[in-house]
Amino acid sequence: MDHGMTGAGGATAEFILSLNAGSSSLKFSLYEAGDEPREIAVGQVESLGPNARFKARIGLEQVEDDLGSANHHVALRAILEKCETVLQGRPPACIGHRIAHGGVDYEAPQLLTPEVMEKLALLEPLAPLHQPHNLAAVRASIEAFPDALQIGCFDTAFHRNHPWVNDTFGLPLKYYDRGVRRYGFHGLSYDYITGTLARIDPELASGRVVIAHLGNGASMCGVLNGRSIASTMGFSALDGLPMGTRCGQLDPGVVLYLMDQEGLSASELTKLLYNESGLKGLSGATNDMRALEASQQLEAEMAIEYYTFRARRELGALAASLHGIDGVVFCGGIGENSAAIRARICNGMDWMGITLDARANTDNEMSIGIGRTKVLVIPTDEERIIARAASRALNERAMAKD
Ligand SMILES: Nc1ncnc2c1ncn2[C@@H]1O[C@H](COP(=O)(O)OP(=O)(O)O)[C@@H](O)[C@H]1O
Ligand SMILES: CC(=O)OP(=O)(O)O
Ligand SMILES: [Mg+2]
Repeated sequence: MDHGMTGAGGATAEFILSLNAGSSSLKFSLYEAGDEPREIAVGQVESLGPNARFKARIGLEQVEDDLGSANHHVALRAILEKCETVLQGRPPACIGHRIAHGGVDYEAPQLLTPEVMEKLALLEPLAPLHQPHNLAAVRASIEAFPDALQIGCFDTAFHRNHPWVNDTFGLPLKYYDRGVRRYGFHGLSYDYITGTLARIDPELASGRVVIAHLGNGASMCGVLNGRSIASTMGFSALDGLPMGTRCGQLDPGVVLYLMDQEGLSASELTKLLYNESGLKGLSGATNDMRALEASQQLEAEMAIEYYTFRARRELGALAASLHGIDGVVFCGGIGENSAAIRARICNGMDWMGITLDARANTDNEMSIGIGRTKVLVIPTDEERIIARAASRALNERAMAKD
């Protein structure tokens, strides 16, 4: 069968597998290694939970499958099985993993040694919807492919050098020194978007841009000349925008009240804030934006109204952090696909130069703004950022052997 693997590397090319465990999905891409890795399969297991679905393009084939009940572990097994048609017994030389939290230590991709894994496990409480799954995927990959390089790429790395005022909370300084900081997440996505922007619109890339990564998890990042200045996400992936099941910005007094007056324990609060809030909590129904948009329920409309209101508010705040704004980029599952949400976020923002071309927006075109502030929709590709790091790691290993 022709799987479209006719690249320069041919049958002897090394494979790279990128794994991106999100809160509602396990995304993957398979590449032939190279300066610019060549994608040969891409897909995801989406809607993890009781009704998970496998959707991928593997070589030239479109593959879809209902998996029934699937967690991240089951999803990884399904991905490896389905990719066997192109791997044909040749294991990937490198598996690159998205790791949500790299803490204060990791600004660059890391070889996932047992020591590094130990440090990353300590950060699990800071990203409970991601880090345990990210690390589980690493362990499962080591088991499946013991000879492959395993490297981790961190969501937090892109933000590591943002200004101190955006790195801190108004707490006694000793907590900052102990790592209680605003880290920011979705860095692989922001890295990909700023890189793409530098290629397609260098002038805008050197200016003041707010990138809105709106997926099941959601954040916005203020970027100046390609570098993170401020992020709506902080210490954990809870802060900022309301998300599929996460609350977003919350007065810490609410947490104290729920503990003191309603007797909620730390684990009950964790469940409430990470799993039962956001779009799901407000609508009382679902975290799936598609379902909310199709719903006739008042609560679904209220959830969308809160979501778009908070996004507009953060857009204004980030523009202030950047001392102005030259462009907005939408990405992530909602940002890339929902014209209605983009329109509602941008509604009334003409004063900031943000005016949408309704037709271009509805048609999901790349450039959808007609005001002085450019508005773009760019499909993000966190897996490619991981694959580039994996390719570099393979090159370094090859050079070390020479
Ligand atoms: N056509 C669409 N319209 C509205 N929302 C969409 C559409 N396609 C996907 N989404 C939403 O995108 C979200 C998932 O985004 P994604 O970036 O894939 O998530 P994750 O955070 O798991 O990586 C879900 O809320 C889903 O409902
Ligand atoms: C950090 C985060 O929220 O990631 P995701 O959007 O993939 O859930
Ligand atoms: Mg994601």
